[in-house]
Amino acid sequence: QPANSRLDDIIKRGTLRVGMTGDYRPFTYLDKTTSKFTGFDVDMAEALGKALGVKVEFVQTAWPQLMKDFEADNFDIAMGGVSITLDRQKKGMFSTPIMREGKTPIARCADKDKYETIADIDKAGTRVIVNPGGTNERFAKANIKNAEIKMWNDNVTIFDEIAKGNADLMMTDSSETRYQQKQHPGVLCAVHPEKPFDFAEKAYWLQRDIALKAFVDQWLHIATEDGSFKKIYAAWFD
Ligand SMILES: O=C(O)C(=O)Cc1ccccc1
Repeated sequence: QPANSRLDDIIKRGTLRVGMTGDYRPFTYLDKTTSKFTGFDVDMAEALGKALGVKVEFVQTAWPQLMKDFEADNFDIAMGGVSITLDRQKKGMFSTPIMREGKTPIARCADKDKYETIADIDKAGTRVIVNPGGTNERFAKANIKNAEIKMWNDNVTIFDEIAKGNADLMMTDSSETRYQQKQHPGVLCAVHPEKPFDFAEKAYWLQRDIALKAFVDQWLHIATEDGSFKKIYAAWFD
């Protein structure tokens, strides 16, 4: 282990800096009035801080700025529903995966059967709404040639746009379609979330440091085996 590992720095500093967007329920949500983050990955970050014996400082970022903020070393680790991508892997390291995901549609329940396949979706006249900066934008740009792509910057209100009829559907990670279906009962429906169009995994994205990665992986392994991961998961996803 190198003498100056970031793991040592974090412990010496007494603070773990966690980057998150605050716009991706139930992983991370920033309440603008109280300036407090809540969510699955907030609880996970607090548990990681406790395991390290340090305080957790949340640093707000946004999907379009995530890469720049990571490279600027504004945080030690990005949490909050971050997917593994090879572009991100080039700049840092990922923990072992915590969740298996993939893009699936969410649409108004009345239209649910119209959007089973990419071919069903990619038709002139269909309005696909997309939050920019992350894997949703990349997926939409790679797969949508004929349908209209509507960019919507706010991933918190984006689902209301579909509910109101200002867009027809969104393709996003299956865990989010399941969650938002519950937030809009009878209005928005997840389309085959068990059968996503692609494959992705959620993990924690950390600055390049083998000692920090080994710690996070070991902590995740113990949390999985002792049931504490399951408990936090159930509180936000079940
Ligand atoms: O780029 C990522 O890692 C994402 O997960 C992007 C994203 C953001 C908000 C909802 C779904 C996916």
